[in-house]
Formats: sequence, structure tokens, C-alpha cells
Amino acid sequence: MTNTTTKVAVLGGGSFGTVLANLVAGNGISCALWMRNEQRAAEVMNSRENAEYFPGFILDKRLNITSNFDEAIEDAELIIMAVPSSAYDTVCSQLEQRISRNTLILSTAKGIRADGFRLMSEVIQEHLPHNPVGVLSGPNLAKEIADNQYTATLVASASTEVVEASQTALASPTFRVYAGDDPQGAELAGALKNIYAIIAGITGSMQLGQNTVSMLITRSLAEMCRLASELGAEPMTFMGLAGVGDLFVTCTSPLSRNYRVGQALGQGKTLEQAVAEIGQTAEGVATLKTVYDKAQELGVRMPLVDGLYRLIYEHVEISEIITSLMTAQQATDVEHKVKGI
Ligand SMILES: NC(=O)c1ccc[n+]([C@@H]2O[C@H](COP(=O)([O-])OP(=O)(O)OC[C@H]3O[C@@H](n4cnc5c(N)ncnc54)[C@H](O)[C@@H]3O)[C@@H](O)[C@H]2O)c1
Ligand SMILES: O=P(O)(O)OC[C@H](O)CO
Repeated sequence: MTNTTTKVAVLGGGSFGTVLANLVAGNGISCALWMRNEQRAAEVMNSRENAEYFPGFILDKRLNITSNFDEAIEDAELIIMAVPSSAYDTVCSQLEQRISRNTLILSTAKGIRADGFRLMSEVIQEHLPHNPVGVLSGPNLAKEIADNQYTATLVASASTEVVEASQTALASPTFRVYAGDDPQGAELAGALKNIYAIIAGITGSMQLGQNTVSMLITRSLAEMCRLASELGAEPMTFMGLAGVGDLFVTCTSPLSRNYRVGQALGQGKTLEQAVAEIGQTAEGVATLKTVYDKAQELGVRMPLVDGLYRLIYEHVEISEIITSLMTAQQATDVEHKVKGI
């Protein structure tokens, strides 16, 4: 797909799918937004508003919203996956036998499948081994994109076709799309930061100072890099939009659902209550256990992940966790430094 792009399909009509599809349609490119619920799709199509997620945000009149999967993907050169990571296997299996090998796929979910520690691009490739795949990751709060706040993102792929097609489809005067060549790092960064956003939400509810927030973000970044470099990703990816960029926005904005889960936990609610209260996808909840298990398996030091795990699953008091985070034996050698930063 080049500047002559003819059709894009966005699968998943929640917050992110809606704003991405609207960006594509706004660029004058034929775009179908697929929502699985027939009645909802009809309502959004007729009212031009996805009232469940963005009341008052009027969608581009050229955007087609449909619950008909075949209609949505027919002739699409680029398919943008915007369902949560938990739905990837289901939706990818629906694509099998229905799309050509040339169809480009862009993954936007920020999660990791627990079974086999599979990244979303890996799930796609398992179902669609011949299709070129890329990942989009960065500081991209959907509400701010809908409000046309200046935003940048990263599309990382081994396929220049996917990068170019994504730039053509999504870039606008308020949405800048950078190219990257470390999809594994971009995906890991996007998924890992959700865990730290939950911790930031907890500290937010405790009204701790900016020194504390800054320490948390910095220590989070070091932990993320340690695990990612152990898994073979490029640490420098974490210095960019998908790493520190997304970590910063998600750890500081109550628009982040993961941050809000943390706020609710900090107010004494249970995890179940917190998740129910948000009512939308907060990938960090499932990612926490997946990453905790992986860090244990690989022997990677992740004290913040350990602390959140102990708080949620072992019901250890927050004060005890903070004390252990602040008084743990300090490294005096370079062993604990992250390679590359
Ligand atoms: N919202 C954001 O600001 C944002 C930004 C960047 C990335 N993301 C990522 O995008 C992914 C999707 O998140 P979201 O914010 O759109 O979530 P959301 O909760 O707002 O919406 C998810 C949508 O997916 C639909 N869905 C769930 N299972 C499905 C299935 N099996 N088939 C079809 N549809 C299904 C739901 O009905 C819902 O409409 C997440 O991994 C998230 O981390 C979100
Ligand atoms: O609402 P969250 O916590 O899923 O965060 C949304 C995006 O990932 C921010 O880049």
C-alpha cells in the first residue's frame, strides 16, 4: 500500500479502534470499523457517535461501521487489530482462510498472552504465518487523539510495506507516525508499562510527591529494560516513544485505565472491584502475573513487579512493600545496571 491506498479495516470498536478508524477515514481512505455487536454497530453507524466510549465525538461521515466481518475485511490492504490481547486468538482465527498473503497486519494491543509468553505479533503469525506484520506502540491515550491533541506513535516492523502503509493510513497534522525496526521491543514496552501505571495509580491515590513519581518512572524503566534485554529486545527502543514516552503518559494520566485501576486499589478496593469500576480493558492486570512468572523463570530482578504482585495476590501491606523497595540491599557494582542506558 502506498499513497494510493484503497482500503483499511479496523477490527475492534472500543476506544482505540474507534479513534484509529476515524483517523484513517479522515485521511480520505476507505475504512471499515468492525464491531462484533450488531445492534451497537448499527447505532454507531446511524448516530455517527460511539457513545459508550466517546460521547459527543462525532465520527467522520466517510467511516463505515459494520458488524459484518467479511464486509469489513473485503479488499482491505491493511488490517488494524484493535481488540484486547485476550481476543487476538479468536479474531486471528476468523481471518484465517479469508485474507490473502499480501494483506498487511498492524497490531495495536498492549498485552502478552500468558500461555507461552506470546507477544501479539507472535499470535498473529501463528494464525497467519505468511502475512507481513507490524506493531504500533507509543503514548497514545485514545481520548486525547479523539480531541486532536498533538500525538506521536511508533510503528515497528521488519516489513517496510507495513510501516509505509500505516503511515499513509494514520498520519495526520495532529498524529505523527515514526518508523521502528524493533517490534519485539516496542511490543514489550507497550505491555510492560501497564504494570507500572497500576503502581503509579496507587501512589497517586496516596498523594506522594513528584520526587516519588520520578523515582517510580525511572526504576520502572530500568526494570522493563532488564527483562526486555534478557528476552533479546533492543534496550534503546525503551528510550523512545514506545518506552519512556508511553511509560510517562500512562504513569501520570488518569485517562489511563491501568492508572485508574491503581487509584482504585489505593483507595482500598479489591482488584475485582477496581476492574469492574473501569469497565474497559486494563491489560496490566493480566500482564502482571505473566511477567512475574517470566521474571521468576529467568531470574530477572523486578522489585516493582514483585511488590505489586505481593500486594494483589499475597495481600501484603503497602507500607511493608514500600519499606522493602526503599531499603533493599543496594548494588555497588555494575551488574544491576541496564545494558545500553
Ligand atoms: N484506549 C487507548 O488509549 C489505547 C491506546 C493504545 C493501545 N491500546 C490497546 O488497544 C487494545 C484495545 O484496547 P481498547 O482501549 O480499545 O479497549 P476497550 O475496552 O476500550 O475496547 C475493546 C473492544 O474490543 C471488543 N472486543 C473484545 N473482545 C472481542 C472479540 N472477541 N471480538 C471482537 N471484539 C472484541 C470489545 O467489545 C470492545 O469494544 C488494548 O490492548 C489496549 O492496551 C489502547
Ligand atoms: O488506558 P490504558 O492504561 O490502556 O493506556 C492507554 C495507552 O496504552 C496509552 O498509551
